[in-house]
Amino acid sequence: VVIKKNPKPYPPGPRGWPLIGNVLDMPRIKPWLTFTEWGQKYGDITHIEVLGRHIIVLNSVKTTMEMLDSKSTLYSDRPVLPMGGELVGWKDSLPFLPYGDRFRRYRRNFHRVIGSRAAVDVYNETEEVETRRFLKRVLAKPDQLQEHVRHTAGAVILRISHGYEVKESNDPFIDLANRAITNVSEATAPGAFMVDILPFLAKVPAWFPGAGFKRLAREWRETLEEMVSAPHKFVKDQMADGVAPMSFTSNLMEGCDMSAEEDYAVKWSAFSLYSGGSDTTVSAIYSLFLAMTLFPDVQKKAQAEIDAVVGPDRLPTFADRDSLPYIDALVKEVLRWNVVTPTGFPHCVTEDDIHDGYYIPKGSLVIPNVWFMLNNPRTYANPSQFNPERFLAKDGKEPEMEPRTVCFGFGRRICPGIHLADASIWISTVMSLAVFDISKVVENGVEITPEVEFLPGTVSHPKAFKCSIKRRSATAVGLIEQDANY
Ligand code: HEM
Repeated sequence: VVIKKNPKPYPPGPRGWPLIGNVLDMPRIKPWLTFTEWGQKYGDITHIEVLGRHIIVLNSVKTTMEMLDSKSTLYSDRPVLPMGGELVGWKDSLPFLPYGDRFRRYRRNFHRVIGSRAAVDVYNETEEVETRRFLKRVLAKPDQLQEHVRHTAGAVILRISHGYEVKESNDPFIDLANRAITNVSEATAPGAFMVDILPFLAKVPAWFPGAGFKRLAREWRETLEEMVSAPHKFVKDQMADGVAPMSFTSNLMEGCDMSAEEDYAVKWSAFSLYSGGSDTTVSAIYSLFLAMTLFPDVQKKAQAEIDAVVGPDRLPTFADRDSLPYIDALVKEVLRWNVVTPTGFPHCVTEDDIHDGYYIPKGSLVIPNVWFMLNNPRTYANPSQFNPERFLAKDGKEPEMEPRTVCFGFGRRICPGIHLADASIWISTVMSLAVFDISKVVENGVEITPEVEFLPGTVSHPKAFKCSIKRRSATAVGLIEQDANY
């Protein structure tokens, strides 16, 4: 037996127990706060070991860039998830896809269709139309804000991914997608399934006592496969009839004689727009409403800018974007204040590495503590304060770090939907503030102040809150309802 000696020490970290390592140290509630404490105690790179798996937590922008970006050939894999990835099948969607040829093919697809601001401009009209529908829904039923945000995010993505226009309620694809997405968070929750800890259980036959997870996996797999295939077939049928509107899928299929592998890649890339883009965008837009409820002065400034630039007679459009610097700063502050992915998406290391004199073994999971990077008091003055002005140059003072440097991830895995996300959040912000006043609700004469609480999860959402949403004026209602086609 050859016992391999570590070439260098592991990075520092909390000391584990024999056999189980740091299993008890692994935080389950707001892990980003525990990771921040580790950073303060042990430095920018922390190491723990949980049941034989090495986990590296990064707490600075500099180190994260040096590892995940500059050494991206080593640091771009994803962990294998026996339940959610293998058995249910999520490993074929881009956020979970292992590094390799198929990964590069999907990324090329994304790059071609939504890889730049100019490419995404093609979908501006879709964004505007769908956001106007959002305003209408909010006006009609303001107390169902969260549902409207979710429905609209799904509608925007399905229009762009498949040229599919969703129904106002009970849409089959939205229902299917919501089921698939709910299943994935259950299937990938750490520690929820024994098979994730003991992967050999995947080989146990489904009838075996205790193998109920296999039946569950089969059921979830069917939902997922239907969600991936049904919209794809919808586009193919439309293309055959010559009536397919432009979309991510039709754009990639147009005039191509596709191999089975290419067809598969288009189908799963298109679905990856939904899996990567719906829940994340929902979290950001919902937290915009939370911020506006809590910080009326910011809201007033934003509205004053819109009123001065756009005026009362029309809704803002993407054409106004460059003339609205305060709104731009507000969107940045939303992305910083509610960190949508507080602990990023984990990257996996494909080869042994030595970094800053520390040994990073092959297979390690690397977790960037994005939350701390966006709340580090050395980078952001009073980080807990919601203050868009930190992003505007003033009196010779440089703006603070652009949150997009870190909030969309790193290296070859950086969010490929960044321009689309940006467009969706921007247009929702500017159109909503043009026509609505958002404030605290008053119940029995008492003003209710929502708690600022972000729930745990890879994608973190603000805890559900109440707010009052009222039209700003009669003209505003006219604008929302202006066009019968919308
Ligand atoms: C507020 C909105 C969004 C945020 C904060 C966000 C953030 C992220 C982050 C942090 C990652 C992981 C990057 C890494 O591994 O280092 C990611 C990956 C991804 N995002 Fe986004 N995202 C958003 C919106 C979108 C949208 C609108 C789409 C698609 C239309 C999208 C599609 C994806 C996909 C497919 C991946 C996986 C990429 C890969 O693994 O190679 N995201 N996103």
